[in-house]
Amino acid sequence: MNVITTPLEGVLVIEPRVFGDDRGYFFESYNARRFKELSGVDPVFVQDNHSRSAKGVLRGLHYQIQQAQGKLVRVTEGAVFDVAVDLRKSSPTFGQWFGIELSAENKRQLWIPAGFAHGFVVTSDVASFLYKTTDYWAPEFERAVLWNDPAIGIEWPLDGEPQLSGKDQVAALLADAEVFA
Ligand SMILES: Cc1cn([C@H]2C[C@H](O)[C@@H](COP(=O)(O)OP(=O)(O)O[C@H]3O[C@@H](C)C(=O)[C@@H](O)[C@H]3O)O2)c(=O)[nH]c1=O
Repeated sequence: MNVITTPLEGVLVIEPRVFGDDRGYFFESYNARRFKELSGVDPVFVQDNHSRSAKGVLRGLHYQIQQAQGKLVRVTEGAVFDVAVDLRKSSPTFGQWFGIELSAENKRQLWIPAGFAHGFVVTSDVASFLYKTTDYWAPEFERAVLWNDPAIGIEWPLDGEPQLSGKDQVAALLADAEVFA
Protein backbone atom coordinates (compact mmCIF):
# COMPACT_ATOMS: atom_id res chain seq x y z
CA MET A 1 0.00 0.00 0.00
CA ASN A 2 1.31 3.42 -1.00
CA VAL A 3 0.15 6.68 0.51
CA ILE A 4 0.66 9.76 -1.66
CA THR A 5 0.23 13.30 -0.37
CA THR A 6 -1.67 15.93 -2.35
CA PRO A 7 -1.46 19.75 -2.50
CA LEU A 8 -4.27 19.84 0.10
CA GLU A 9 -2.83 19.02 3.49
CA GLY A 10 -4.56 15.97 4.94
CA VAL A 11 -6.00 14.68 1.65
CA LEU A 12 -4.24 11.44 0.69
CA VAL A 13 -4.25 9.09 -2.28
CA ILE A 14 -4.01 5.43 -1.28
CA GLU A 15 -2.77 2.80 -3.70
CA PRO A 16 -3.37 -0.70 -2.39
CA ARG A 17 -1.00 -3.56 -3.19
CA VAL A 18 -2.80 -5.88 -5.57
CA PHE A 19 -1.86 -9.56 -5.81
CA GLY A 20 -2.81 -10.99 -9.19
CA ASP A 21 -2.74 -14.66 -10.13
CA ASP A 22 -4.48 -16.95 -12.62
CA ARG A 23 -7.65 -16.86 -10.52
CA GLY A 24 -7.94 -13.10 -10.58
CA TYR A 25 -6.67 -10.72 -7.89
CA PHE A 26 -6.69 -10.07 -4.16
CA PHE A 27 -6.05 -6.90 -2.18
CA GLU A 28 -6.70 -5.55 1.26
CA SER A 29 -9.17 -2.75 0.65
CA TYR A 30 -8.65 -1.52 4.23
CA ASN A 31 -6.20 -2.40 6.98
CA ALA A 32 -6.43 -0.16 10.06
CA ARG A 33 -2.86 -0.81 11.25
CA ARG A 34 -1.26 -0.19 7.83
CA PHE A 35 -3.44 2.85 7.25
CA LYS A 36 -2.31 4.39 10.54
CA GLU A 37 1.38 3.53 9.99
CA LEU A 38 1.51 5.02 6.49
CA SER A 39 -0.90 7.94 6.76
CA GLY A 40 -0.37 9.06 10.34
CA VAL A 41 -4.13 9.19 10.91
CA ASP A 42 -6.11 6.70 12.91
CA PRO A 43 -9.74 7.02 11.87
CA VAL A 44 -12.54 5.09 13.51
CA PHE A 45 -15.11 4.28 10.85
CA VAL A 46 -18.75 3.92 11.87
CA GLN A 47 -20.60 3.78 8.55
CA ASP A 48 -20.04 2.17 5.15
CA ASN A 49 -21.92 3.62 2.16
CA HIS A 50 -22.53 2.40 -1.37
CA SER A 51 -24.03 4.37 -4.23
CA ARG A 52 -24.39 3.45 -7.89
CA SER A 53 -24.86 6.02 -10.60
CA ALA A 54 -24.99 6.41 -14.35
CA LYS A 55 -22.60 8.36 -16.52
CA GLY A 56 -22.82 12.12 -16.01
CA VAL A 57 -24.32 11.89 -12.52
CA LEU A 58 -22.60 14.37 -10.23
CA ARG A 59 -23.03 14.03 -6.45
CA GLY A 60 -21.66 16.90 -4.37
CA LEU A 61 -20.12 18.96 -3.07
CA HIS A 62 -21.19 17.63 0.34
CA TYR A 63 -20.11 17.98 3.96
CA GLN A 64 -21.56 18.03 7.47
CA ILE A 65 -20.98 21.17 9.49
CA GLN A 66 -21.24 19.20 12.76
CA GLN A 67 -20.52 15.50 13.05
CA ALA A 68 -18.09 16.26 10.22
CA GLN A 69 -17.12 13.05 8.44
CA GLY A 70 -13.72 11.84 7.31
CA LYS A 71 -14.30 9.68 4.21
CA LEU A 72 -12.26 6.89 2.65
CA VAL A 73 -13.67 6.51 -0.84
CA ARG A 74 -13.19 4.07 -3.71
CA VAL A 75 -14.84 2.70 -6.84
CA THR A 76 -15.57 -0.99 -7.49
CA GLU A 77 -17.32 -0.68 -10.87
CA GLY A 78 -16.55 1.90 -13.54
CA ALA A 79 -14.80 5.20 -12.96
CA VAL A 80 -15.39 8.60 -11.42
CA PHE A 81 -13.56 11.90 -11.11
CA ASP A 82 -13.46 12.48 -7.36
CA VAL A 83 -12.97 15.91 -5.80
CA ALA A 84 -12.18 17.33 -2.35
CA VAL A 85 -12.50 21.05 -1.59
CA ASP A 86 -10.74 22.60 1.39
CA LEU A 87 -13.33 24.34 3.60
CA ARG A 88 -10.98 25.08 6.52
CA LYS A 89 -10.96 28.87 6.80
CA SER A 90 -7.55 28.88 8.51
CA SER A 91 -5.95 26.68 5.83
CA PRO A 92 -3.54 28.19 3.30
CA THR A 93 -5.41 26.19 0.64
CA PHE A 94 -8.93 27.27 1.69
CA GLY A 95 -11.30 27.11 -1.31
CA GLN A 96 -8.88 25.04 -3.40
CA TRP A 97 -9.75 21.67 -4.89
CA PHE A 98 -8.01 18.40 -5.65
CA GLY A 99 -9.37 15.88 -8.14
CA ILE A 100 -8.36 12.38 -9.15
CA GLU A 101 -9.72 9.51 -11.22
CA LEU A 102 -10.83 6.59 -9.05
CA SER A 103 -11.78 3.44 -10.90
CA ALA A 104 -12.40 -0.26 -10.48
CA GLU A 105 -9.31 -0.69 -12.60
CA ASN A 106 -6.83 1.58 -10.77
CA LYS A 107 -8.24 0.63 -7.32
CA ARG A 108 -7.10 3.95 -5.91
CA GLN A 109 -8.72 5.33 -2.78
CA LEU A 110 -8.94 8.91 -1.56
CA TRP A 111 -8.85 9.88 2.12
CA ILE A 112 -10.76 13.09 2.69
CA PRO A 113 -10.57 14.27 6.30
CA ALA A 114 -13.22 16.31 8.10
CA GLY A 115 -13.06 19.93 6.98
CA PHE A 116 -13.52 19.26 3.27
CA ALA A 117 -16.45 19.15 0.88
CA HIS A 118 -16.57 16.07 -1.32
CA GLY A 119 -18.12 15.19 -4.66
CA PHE A 120 -17.68 13.14 -7.78
CA VAL A 121 -18.88 12.79 -11.35
CA VAL A 122 -19.31 9.43 -13.08
CA THR A 123 -17.16 9.13 -16.21
CA SER A 124 -18.00 5.52 -17.17
CA ASP A 125 -21.39 4.07 -18.20
CA VAL A 126 -22.10 3.29 -14.53
CA ALA A 127 -20.08 3.48 -11.35
CA SER A 128 -20.37 1.85 -7.93
CA PHE A 129 -18.95 4.13 -5.27
CA LEU A 130 -18.09 2.76 -1.81
CA TYR A 131 -16.90 4.72 1.21
CA LYS A 132 -16.29 4.51 4.91
CA THR A 133 -17.11 7.46 7.17
CA THR A 134 -15.86 8.48 10.61
CA ASP A 135 -19.22 9.81 11.78
CA TYR A 136 -22.86 9.04 11.18
CA TRP A 137 -25.03 10.70 8.58
CA ALA A 138 -26.78 13.66 10.19
CA PRO A 139 -29.24 15.28 7.75
CA GLU A 140 -29.66 18.34 9.97
CA PHE A 141 -25.96 19.13 9.62
CA GLU A 142 -25.67 18.34 5.89
CA ARG A 143 -24.47 21.19 3.71
CA ALA A 144 -23.58 21.49 0.03
CA VAL A 145 -21.47 23.86 -2.01
CA LEU A 146 -22.36 24.38 -5.68
CA TRP A 147 -20.43 22.02 -7.95
CA ASN A 148 -19.60 24.72 -10.49
CA ASP A 149 -18.96 27.70 -8.20
CA PRO A 150 -16.52 29.79 -10.25
CA ALA A 151 -14.78 30.81 -7.02
CA ILE A 152 -13.64 27.18 -6.71
CA GLY A 153 -13.24 26.48 -10.43
CA ILE A 154 -13.25 22.69 -10.51
CA GLU A 155 -12.34 21.33 -13.93
CA TRP A 156 -14.90 18.54 -14.15
CA PRO A 157 -14.33 16.09 -17.04
CA LEU A 158 -17.86 16.55 -18.37
CA ASP A 159 -19.50 16.18 -21.75
CA GLY A 160 -22.48 18.51 -21.40
CA GLU A 161 -24.51 19.11 -18.27
CA PRO A 162 -24.27 16.79 -15.26
CA GLN A 163 -27.28 15.07 -13.67
CA LEU A 164 -27.77 16.54 -10.18
CA SER A 165 -30.13 15.98 -7.26
CA GLY A 166 -32.61 18.78 -6.53
CA LYS A 167 -30.66 19.74 -3.44
CA ASP A 168 -27.35 19.87 -5.31
CA GLN A 169 -28.86 22.16 -7.94
CA VAL A 170 -29.56 24.80 -5.30
CA ALA A 171 -26.39 24.39 -3.25
CA ALA A 172 -24.67 27.45 -1.79
CA LEU A 173 -21.81 29.38 -3.28
CA LEU A 174 -18.62 29.09 -1.26
CA ALA A 175 -18.92 32.78 -0.33
CA ASP A 176 -22.28 32.08 1.38
CA ALA A 177 -21.50 28.62 2.77
CA GLU A 178 -20.92 27.70 6.38
CA VAL A 179 -17.33 26.58 6.62
CA PHE A 180 -14.91 25.21 9.21
CA ALA A 181 -12.65 27.30 11.49
C1 LIG B 1 -25.67 10.34 2.75
C2 LIG B 1 -26.82 9.43 3.24
C3 LIG B 1 -28.04 9.46 2.58
N1 LIG B 1 -29.05 8.66 3.03
C4 LIG B 1 -30.33 8.67 2.28
C5 LIG B 1 -30.99 10.03 2.19
C6 LIG B 1 -31.62 10.06 0.83
O1 LIG B 1 -32.95 9.56 0.90
C7 LIG B 1 -30.80 9.10 0.00
C8 LIG B 1 -29.85 9.79 -0.98
O2 LIG B 1 -29.11 10.77 -0.24
P1 LIG B 1 -28.22 11.84 -0.96
O3 LIG B 1 -28.95 12.43 -2.12
O4 LIG B 1 -27.72 12.80 0.07
O5 LIG B 1 -27.01 10.94 -1.51
P2 LIG B 1 -25.63 11.41 -2.14
O6 LIG B 1 -25.88 12.60 -3.01
O7 LIG B 1 -24.99 10.23 -2.73
O8 LIG B 1 -24.81 11.91 -0.87
C9 LIG B 1 -23.47 11.56 -0.70
O9 LIG B 1 -22.69 12.27 -1.66
C10 LIG B 1 -21.29 12.06 -1.57
C11 LIG B 1 -20.64 12.97 -2.58
C12 LIG B 1 -20.76 12.21 -0.20
O10 LIG B 1 -19.65 12.70 0.04
C13 LIG B 1 -21.58 11.61 0.89
O11 LIG B 1 -21.13 12.01 2.17
C14 LIG B 1 -23.04 11.89 0.72
O12 LIG B 1 -23.29 13.26 0.99
O13 LIG B 1 -30.06 8.29 0.93
C15 LIG B 1 -28.89 7.82 4.10
O14 LIG B 1 -29.83 7.08 4.50
N2 LIG B 1 -27.68 7.79 4.75
C16 LIG B 1 -26.64 8.56 4.36
O15 LIG B 1 -25.54 8.50 4.97
